[in-house]
Formats: sequence, structure tokens, C-alpha cells
Amino acid sequence: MLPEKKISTAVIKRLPRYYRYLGDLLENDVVRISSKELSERMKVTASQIRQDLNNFGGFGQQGYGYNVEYLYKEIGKILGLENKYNIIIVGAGNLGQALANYTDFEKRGFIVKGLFDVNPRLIGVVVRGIEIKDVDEIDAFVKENDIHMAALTLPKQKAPKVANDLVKAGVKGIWNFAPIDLNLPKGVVVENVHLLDSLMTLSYTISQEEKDQ
Ligand SMILES: NC(=O)c1ccc[n+]([C@@H]2O[C@H](COP(=O)([O-])OP(=O)(O)OC[C@H]3O[C@@H](n4cnc5c(N)ncnc54)[C@H](O)[C@@H]3O)[C@@H](O)[C@H]2O)c1
Repeated sequence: MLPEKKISTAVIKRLPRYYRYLGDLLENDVVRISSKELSERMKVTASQIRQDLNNFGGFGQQGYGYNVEYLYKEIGKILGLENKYNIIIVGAGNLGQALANYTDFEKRGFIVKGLFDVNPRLIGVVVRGIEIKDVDEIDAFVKENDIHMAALTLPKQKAPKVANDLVKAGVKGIWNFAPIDLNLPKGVVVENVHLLDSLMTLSYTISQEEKDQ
């Protein structure tokens, strides 16, 4: 089911969490769940859950609650998870290799196809079966391997040029870990991941709680 109206980013950002909770419920053979029970588990209000899911046509039934498997599958479809995505990682240092070593991406359909770097000492090294290649090979690799997304785990000064080259090669989604904002053409999606932002939110919350004591 595709959303017809524009869904707010805040709602979209909450969907992976619903998906994760429902996946856990499925693993525990839970067949159905009320919005109240789900809200208690997730520590969000039942009305928030209903409102969020109503954006996509509801999925719940009065007096029954939600069918866990159905809701899990539908949210998966909304998130585009019925597709497989081929990914490359550009910058095969600490973070790039850590991402390449994380096997759960594949379980969700994100297939790491290639790792690239400029450092001659890294080129040829194999990480979880993937050989690190020279960045000069990216263009041909993207075209030959139907690459949809690229993770940027390289120094921020290098990120804008590499991102532009990737877009020219045909990459549609950039998963940007470099601490810099990228200006890319329309039609290319950038998702920034900044662990430090999350840490700063944690530090804010701790400092507020300390003030309240
Ligand atoms: N978003 C986050 O939360 C987060 C967390 C940690 C690091 N980072 C960022 O991720 C990036 C990588 O961090 P790291 O700790 O892995 O650094 P690192 O130095 O271990 O790895 C960076 C790699 O990029 C390679 N590189 C340099 N120029 C390149 C180019 N033009 N093309 C391809 N590869 C190139 C280097 O040779 C190196 O191997 C940095 O920009 C860092 O600030 C972000």
C-alpha cells in the first residue's frame, strides 16, 4: 500500500521502530496486538500509534487490534523493504570496515557489494569476503553491479566530490556519515547519520535532569 498524501518525516522516522518491535513480536509468535499493548511496550501513546498508522490507511480492526504479521509486512512495504538494495561503501577505514562487517544489513535486504578506498595499503585487503578496490574503479563498478546506494565513510573534505561522482555514475541514495552537508541534484536522496548528534541529545537530556534534581 503506497501512501497517497505526503507523510511527515517525523512519522517516517518512527516506522523503523514499529517495524523492529513487530519483528520481535513475530519472532515470539505473537499473532495480534492492541494499540494499547503496543503502546505499553514501545512507551508511546496508543493514540500516537493510531495516528501514525492512520497515515497509511490504519491496518487495525476495532476490537481486534493489529494483526502483527500483516502490519509488519505492510510497514516493510512502506519502507521499501520488499526490494533488495545493492550498496557500496566509500572509505574503507575504521567506520567503513565496521559497516562492512555488520551482517544485519543483508538480513534486511541491503547487500554490501563493494568497498572502495584511495589508500594503496588498503586496496586488495578483504573484509568479510569483499575486496577493497581502488576508487578509480567506482564508476564502472556502479554501472556493472546495479548499485543503488553508497555509504560515505571518508574524510569530510573528500565527500562532496565523491558524492557528485557517485551520482554521475547512477547512485540514487547517499548514506552520508561524513560530517558535512551535501548539495546534490534533485532525485538523489541523502540520509545523514551523525552519531555525535545523538550523543549531544543524550548530553542535553542528562544535563536537564541534573538541573531538575
Ligand atoms: N557519522 C558518524 O556518526 C561518524 C562516526 C565516526 C566517523 N565519522 C566520519 O566518517 C569518516 C570516516 O571515519 P573513520 O574513523 O572511518 O576514518 P578513517 O581515517 O579510519 O577512514 C577514512 C578512509 O577514507 C579513505 N579515503 C580518503 N579519501 C578518500 C577518497 N577520496 N575516496 C575513498 N576513500 C578515501 C582513507 O584512505 C581512509 O581509509 C570521517 O569523515 C568521520 O568524521 C562519522
